Amino acid sequence: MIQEDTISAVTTAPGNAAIGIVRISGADALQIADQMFFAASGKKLETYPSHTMVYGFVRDREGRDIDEVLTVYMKAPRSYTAEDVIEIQCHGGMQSIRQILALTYYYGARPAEPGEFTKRAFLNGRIDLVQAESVMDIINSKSAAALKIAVQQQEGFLSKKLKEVRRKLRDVIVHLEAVIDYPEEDIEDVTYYEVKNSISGAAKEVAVLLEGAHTGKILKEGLRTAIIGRPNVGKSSLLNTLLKEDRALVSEYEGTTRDVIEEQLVIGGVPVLLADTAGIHDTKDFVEKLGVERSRAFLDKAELILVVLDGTQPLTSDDETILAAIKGKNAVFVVNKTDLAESIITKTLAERFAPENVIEISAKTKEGIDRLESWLKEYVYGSSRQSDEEIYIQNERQINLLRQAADSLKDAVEAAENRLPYDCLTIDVDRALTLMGEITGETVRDEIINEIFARFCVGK
Ligand SMILES: Nc1nc2c(c(=O)[nH]1)N(C=O)[C@@H](CNc1ccc(C(=O)N[C@@H](CCC(=O)O)C(=O)O)cc1)CN2
Ligand SMILES: Nc1nc2c(ncn2[C@@H]2O[C@H](COP(=O)(O)OP(=O)(O)OP(=O)(O)O)[C@@H](O)[C@H]2O)c(=O)[nH]1
Ligand SMILES: [Mg+2]
Repeated sequence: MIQEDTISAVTTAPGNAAIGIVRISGADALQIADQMFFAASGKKLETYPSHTMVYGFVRDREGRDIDEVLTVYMKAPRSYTAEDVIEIQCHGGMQSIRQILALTYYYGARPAEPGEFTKRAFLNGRIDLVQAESVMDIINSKSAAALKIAVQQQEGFLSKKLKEVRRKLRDVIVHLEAVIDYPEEDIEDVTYYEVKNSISGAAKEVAVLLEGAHTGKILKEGLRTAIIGRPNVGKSSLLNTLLKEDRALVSEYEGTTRDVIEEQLVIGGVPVLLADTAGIHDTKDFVEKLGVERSRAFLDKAELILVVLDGTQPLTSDDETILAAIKGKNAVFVVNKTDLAESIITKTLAERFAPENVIEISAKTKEGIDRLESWLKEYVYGSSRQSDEEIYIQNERQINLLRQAADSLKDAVEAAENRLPYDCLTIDVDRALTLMGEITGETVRDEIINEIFARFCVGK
């Protein structure tokens, strides 16, 4: 499906920079470049091997030099878009880039839409939709771990997995269709048994992918975490210790923190959106009360709560109020100030909650911070799943489709168990196949494709 027109765009960020790149893609790319780029050697671009950098000048319509550049010609189909691609690398000033871009338009290119280069790579079959979406994930990666996942997906790990599962499901359908056409009652038992096993196997692989999605989303977006506790237990001290800087005010007076302080940081490789909040307690002070309301709002919207408690003191009624408020939320109980005295509440907390979720620390001496880091890593990755082969889907669209596919497979397994007619099974399995095909783009509608690429940046 070769696209008709030739497109061009600036692929580098706007603003003054060392180098700027103008990219042209399409059947006319070479002819357009030939009219504006002149190699110092005097030779034409196409006389060089594909992917060679060629030194020369871009000249305007009157033959005046616009800029000294390096140009690369990447011959179809061995290029990013699988079309003829030209990249002109000029000096990174706005004038040079703009004039060169304008010249490409003059000689017949049209402005590329957002994501159109990658869209062409997809439409031309060089990459699938998962790989295309991962391009934006690479650009937007907030942590090394998120980048690693995105690159892994760019390289096709998830696509390969989905392909495998889809092949198995297609085999199931072929099998079912054969027995629908040539029913043999004496092998019915075998058929239901085999088909159920195959579908369950596929469902399990989908379930593993969905488990990884929780990790993937955290690594992509950051784990929304709130530090919650009554006044003076050391919440702000903990924030500062984790940040390794004196970000929040710390004092021996209760109610030091009045407003929520939000910071982004990476803890043990996990990107975290960390909020230090005002101490929650009963107060008459009007402003403090507002702060407490904010703390509660953050408690509600956080995925994870770090409940900070003072290990040198018995649990107070304020502590109890907080412990009640976090019911049903993911929480880790951080017993602080263990440098002062042995904690007198750890045992109680371990009995009331899971002992592995109670961690003794000293925000002051940093003792125990490593345990908090390990806890967090385990929360994000799960205890057994930190291998390099693990696939972590980070993309909301893909996760939604996969969830629906999982539901269909569950229906199919149930249908097999209940020995429903074969074509009921086929319908469920087929639906799962279509949904998974939408993830990779094999069965996706044009509107969805357009929507996806419209979120890209121009030049990508
Ligand atoms: N200058 C430049 N740098 C860049 C890009 C680019 O387009 N231009 N990329 C853009 O995002 C990324 C690299 N991604 C790329 C992916 C595929 C192909 C490509 O030409 N693939 C062909 C040929 C492979 C080969 O020679 O073996 C292919 O897959 O058929 C190029 C870049 C990052 N750096
Ligand atoms: N010895 C010791 N003191 C600590 C530790 N953590 C905090 N503190 C002290 O406890 C007091 C309160 O610390 P903050 O971090 O301001 O407490 P907070 O929970 O943010 O308090 P509010 O903002 O008022 O809710 C300060 O005097 C800190 O120096 C610790 O681990 N050991
Ligand atoms: Mg504070």
